[in-house]
Amino acid sequence: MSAKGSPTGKQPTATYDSAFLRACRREPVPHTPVWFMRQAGRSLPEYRKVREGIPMLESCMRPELVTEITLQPVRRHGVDAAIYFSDIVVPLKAIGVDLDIKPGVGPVVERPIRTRADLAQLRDLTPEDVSYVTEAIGLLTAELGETPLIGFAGAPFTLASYLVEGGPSRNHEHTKALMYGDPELWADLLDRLADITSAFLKVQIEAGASAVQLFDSWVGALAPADYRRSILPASSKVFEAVAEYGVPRIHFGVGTGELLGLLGEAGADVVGVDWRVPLDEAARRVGPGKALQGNLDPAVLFAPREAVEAKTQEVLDAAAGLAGHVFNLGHGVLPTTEPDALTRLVEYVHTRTAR
Ligand SMILES: Cc1c2[nH]c(c1CCC(=O)O)Cc1[nH]c(c(CCC(=O)O)c1C)Cc1[nH]c(c(CCC(=O)O)c1C)Cc1[nH]c(c(C)c1CCC(=O)O)C2
Repeated sequence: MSAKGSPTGKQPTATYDSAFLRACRREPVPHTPVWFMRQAGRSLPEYRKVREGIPMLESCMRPELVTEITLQPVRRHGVDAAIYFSDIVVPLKAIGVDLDIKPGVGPVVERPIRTRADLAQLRDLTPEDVSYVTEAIGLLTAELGETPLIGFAGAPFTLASYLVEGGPSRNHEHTKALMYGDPELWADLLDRLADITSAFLKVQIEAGASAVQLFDSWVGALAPADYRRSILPASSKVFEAVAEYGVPRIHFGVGTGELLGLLGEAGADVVGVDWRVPLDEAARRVGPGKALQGNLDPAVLFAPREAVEAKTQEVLDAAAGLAGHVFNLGHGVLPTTEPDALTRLVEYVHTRTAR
């Protein structure tokens, strides 16, 4: 395997030495690197234009379109990393799960998974199922030059939540009913999702992704003891499965203040933090040896420029003592965010942290 944490292989040396990858490895950086979750998407007029009339899932399967959309925020904002344009449900769609992404709603699953028989909907993912991903990443890495590409996948719990609920959910009641009511079926479901997720991340790394992020967006709905018992084994399996490549592994969830230590323990190199816990406190909770990513509240970008700068400076001050900090929002860019506010934010962080 070529990319095993060495500056050679698929990854050009300049990419390996980029501020983003150096920060993930907790090495000294020329400036704090910045990227934004959901940096590609509805906040950008150029995104809305190229997506016109093309359903979300279809857009994820067109390599040229994926390449263009992924590059848009890199060109416009000068962020330090690109994130592959896709969605967490793409690998599920690719193995034949009957689902769609409804505009303004999110992923909707035709036949929710609630019994052992329903598990038959989930077969293993092969690289051929997602050949468009390999193709798109080939195009992308050629265009990106030294800017690293982040691959991603949904974590077993967050994927299970969509599959069991049948769509977005506030309380995750069916998901928790299954988790508490049939621990064996639950473990089998998460294990199967861990294998699908691992295979999907491997495809992206093999194609040239320089880092991966596992999105466990909704896992903050769980208490630590339940996380440890019912989620951690599956998420650990995913991190373990991609360990051999040596690319940084980022782990992120929303509302995970009480879970930060466990998110690291699951096997992440970088722990993503939402805006509810300051980064110095997050570092104490995560413990030594891990980089942190975050954590400006995405809603702050709707405030006047001076307020954005003051809140950004608070994040930078809290991160000042950390060996590895990747600046990001505490969750995804909100669709009505003013794009210029994001460009200014990148400039501010770069300027203020230039070493
Ligand atoms: C929970 C989750 C989903 N998808 C994703 C997550 C984890 C990240 C998070 O916590 O936000 C991951 C995701 N989805 C998308 C990306 C793009 C890459 C990037 O960050 O720039 C990423 C990283 C594109 C998308 N995924 C989706 C859109 C919007 C659809 C569109 O533009 O038409 C985009 C750009 C659809 C989607 N897909 C999902 C939701 C909640 C939605 C939004 C529904 C809506 O408000 O319309 C499920």
